[in-house]
Formats: sequence, C-alpha cells, structure tokens
Amino acid sequence: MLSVERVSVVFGGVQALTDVSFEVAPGEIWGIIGPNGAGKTTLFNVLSGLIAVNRGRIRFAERDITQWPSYRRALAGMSRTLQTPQVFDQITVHDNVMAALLSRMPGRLLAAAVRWPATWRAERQAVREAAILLQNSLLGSEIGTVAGDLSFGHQRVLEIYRAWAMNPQVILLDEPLSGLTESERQVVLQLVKQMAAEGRAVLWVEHHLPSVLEVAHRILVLADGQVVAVGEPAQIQQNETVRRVYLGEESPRVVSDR
Ligand SMILES: Nc1ncnc2c1ncn2[C@@H]1O[C@H](COP(=O)(O)OP(=O)(O)OP(=O)(O)O)[C@@H](O)[C@H]1O
Repeated sequence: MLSVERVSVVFGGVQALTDVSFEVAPGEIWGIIGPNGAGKTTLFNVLSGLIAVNRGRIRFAERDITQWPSYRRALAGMSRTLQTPQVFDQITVHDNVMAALLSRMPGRLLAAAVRWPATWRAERQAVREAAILLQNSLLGSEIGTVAGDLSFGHQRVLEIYRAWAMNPQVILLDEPLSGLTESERQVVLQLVKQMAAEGRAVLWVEHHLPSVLEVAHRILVLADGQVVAVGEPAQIQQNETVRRVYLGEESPRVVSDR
C-alpha cells in the first residue's frame, strides 16, 4: 500500500534521512522508533508531503506521490495526527468530527454555496455518522462540548477520531500516547488496533516502547537518519544493533519504559 524507496532528506548540512526504504501492507501497524534526532518526524513530514525529498520515491496505492502536495495525499487517503493535537477548538466535538467527514465527501464550491439537495443530504449524513462514531467512545459524554474545553488527552483522542473519520487507507500517528493517562492510553491503543483491523495501515511514531512493542506488527528503528533495523517486535528486542545504537549499553532494558 505504501512504499518508501531510498528516501533521503538533507537540511543544510544535516543529513536528516539517508536511503530510508520500507514497505507497508494494508492492516499493518508499524511502530517507528529511534532516539531524539533520529529522523522520525522528518520521515512523517516527507510521507505527508510537508517537506520534499532530496532523493528517493514514495508510492501509495500504486501511484508515485513523491511530488504530491499534502492536501492531495490527504484526499487520496493519507491522514496524519501531530505531536501537539490539532482540533478546531471553537466548535464542538461533534462538529470537529463532522467537518472531517465532510472533507472526504466529493463536493464543489458552487454546490455548497447554493445548497443543492445532494450537499444537504451529505451534511445530514455527516451529522448522523459523527454521532454514531462518537457515541460509545471516550468522548461520548462530551459530544456537545467545545473542543477547546477538552482535556489535553481528550483533544488527542478527538484528533485521532478526526483523522479516522477521513476514512484513510494510511494513518500517521505522531506520538499519540504522549501526555495521556493510563486509561486514555488504553483507549488509543484500542483505536490503533481497530483501525488496523479495518484494513488501514497505521504508522506510529512512539517513544513509549512497551506499548509499541506490544501492539505493532512491525518496527522500524531509525538512528541518525538511517534504518538500523526492521522487523517484528520480538526480533527488534533481540537485535544487538538496536540495543547498542538506540538504548545504549544496558541492552536488556530494550523494553523498558522511557
Ligand atoms: N527544519 C530543519 N532544519 C534543519 N535541521 C532539521 C530540521 N528538522 C529536523 N532537522 C534535523 O534533522 C534531524 C532529524 O530530526 P527529526 O526531528 O526528524 O528527529 P526525530 O527522530 O523526530 O527526533 P525527536 O524524537 O526529538 O522528535 C535532526 O538532526 C534535526 O536537528
């Protein structure tokens, strides 16, 4: 579904990514880990089209998207959440999700302006779908709450719902567990599993290693902009290079909680 082929990115004199390659299949959860400055955010920025590659190619659903701008990737089925949750903080939880649902529906400015019946029906459908999506969620009792009044953790969960509502084939989650309570963390892990069970590919940058090692199907380890290991969690925990490069000398602590 997503293929990253020998991608390199240079910022001035800094080689942020060097020859990074991997392939993600539908339904796979990929944990992307590595020490600070390893290139994880740069990789996400490249995948979502926020920065250009200096070399290499990105293919998504059989199309070369290397030169595509962000909005085109999002419309084609790639959603992303950010390290700092991005929600519309002046509108309700429900309307945040509804806006995401509407953004995936084909529409034209003129049709929206004159409110043709098809536009009106799409809005009615989005109102219903947003309510259904949220009703049994962590946000179920806050559907009418203005998003800016939610706690940090609930804003993060809302951002994931917004990304999910766009019906992506690939979803990029940038440190989705950061700043969450244990119970919120469990909610997000369930969402990650659910999205993958629906056949979506989930790419997940994470510093919380126990969670990522438990839930991800594949782990990509970056250090100094290079892939130092790719494999299943069990293989990664045994990988000597990972232990040395990523976690330093105390190799048995590869699954420790940072
Ligand atoms: N806009 C930029 N200009 C110059 N250098 C940059 C820029 N963005 C990132 N870098 C450098 O590229 C390298 C990779 O950074 P990146 O932010 O991708 O790492 P990271 O793995 O996401 O780190 P962290 O876990 O701390 O978020 C680092 O050396 C960083 O200083």
